Amino acid sequence: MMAASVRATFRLFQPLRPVPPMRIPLRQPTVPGRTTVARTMGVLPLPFFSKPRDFSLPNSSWGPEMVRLYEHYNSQCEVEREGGEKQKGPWKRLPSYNRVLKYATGGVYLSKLIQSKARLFTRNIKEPGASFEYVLFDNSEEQKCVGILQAGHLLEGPPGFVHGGAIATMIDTVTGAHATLLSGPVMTANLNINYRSPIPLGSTVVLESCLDKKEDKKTFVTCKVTSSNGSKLHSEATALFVSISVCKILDGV
Ligand SMILES: CCCCC/C=C\C/C=C\C/C=C\C/C=C\CCCC(=O)SCCNC(=O)CCNC(=O)[C@H](O)C(C)(C)COP(=O)(O)OP(=O)(O)OC[C@H]1O[C@@H](n2cnc3c(N)ncnc32)[C@H](O)[C@@H]1OP(=O)(O)O
Repeated sequence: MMAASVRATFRLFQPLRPVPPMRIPLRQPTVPGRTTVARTMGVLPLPFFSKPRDFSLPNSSWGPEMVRLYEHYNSQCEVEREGGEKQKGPWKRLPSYNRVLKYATGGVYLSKLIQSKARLFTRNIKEPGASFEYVLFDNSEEQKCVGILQAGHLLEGPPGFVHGGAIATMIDTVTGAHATLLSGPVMTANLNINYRSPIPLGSTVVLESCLDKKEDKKTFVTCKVTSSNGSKLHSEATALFVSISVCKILDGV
């Protein structure tokens, strides 16, 4: 029972795994005064198109740099061949939701209260633009994952700059999603960060996760956080993810 519930939960995290596909054109995002376009994303699993709202689409809080970078990668999610035929591009946008447990069926491992109140840490502030505004894109061919982050006013650490824990959270999010795509279910075993220059609050930065190596259960990735035009290095990190058997962990075996 418990294992079935976790399996159901985990399926929601697996945007690139072979579950029943469905081709759906995305809604046009409504960004007042802007001409942002979310293109047809190609094949994604059914759970992503049921009830949850996707928070990684443009909203009115996104500034010009956030929108520019989103459009840069989004335009490469689908490419047009000669003759006008569309096909999958090198990048894939990863949808993101603010809760997952709600959509898990059955299970006794968490109380109903916790199941109903659980929220993804990076998506739990309702006000658009106040905390983490981000979108992830994956390039499986290049074994790279990119996160574009606009850091809101609730992420302050030193006056006027982003809190180091918030930066670590985003590095963990981008590298964790990347490792999951590369290796299936994983947990962060080690995260090592060098903070090189502070990130101004409200600015947009790019996080680039690259596969370093895979060894049995271990997936090693590196991550760089740079300013939106790439001219300034803010942080660099290495991370180790260890593959887990979700059922084994929750069954306490
Ligand atoms: C309910 C589970 C759900 C899991 C969901 C996971 C991911 C989320 C899904 C989708 C992703 C989407 C978005 C991503 C967003 C955020 C990502 C956040 C991820 C996290 O925020 S996650 C929370 C923080 N994370 C923990 O809370 C981990 C606590 N920890 C443990 O749960 C265990 O510690 C574990 C599982 C890590 C390993 O345990 P284990 O028993 O499976 O493996 P074992 O110990 O045998 O190690 C095997 C080999 O790794 C080497 N090794 C192990 N640890 C090492 C270390 N620290 N440094 C260097 N090497 C290490 C050993 O030396 C050995 O190496 P060798 O084989 O060469 O001997």
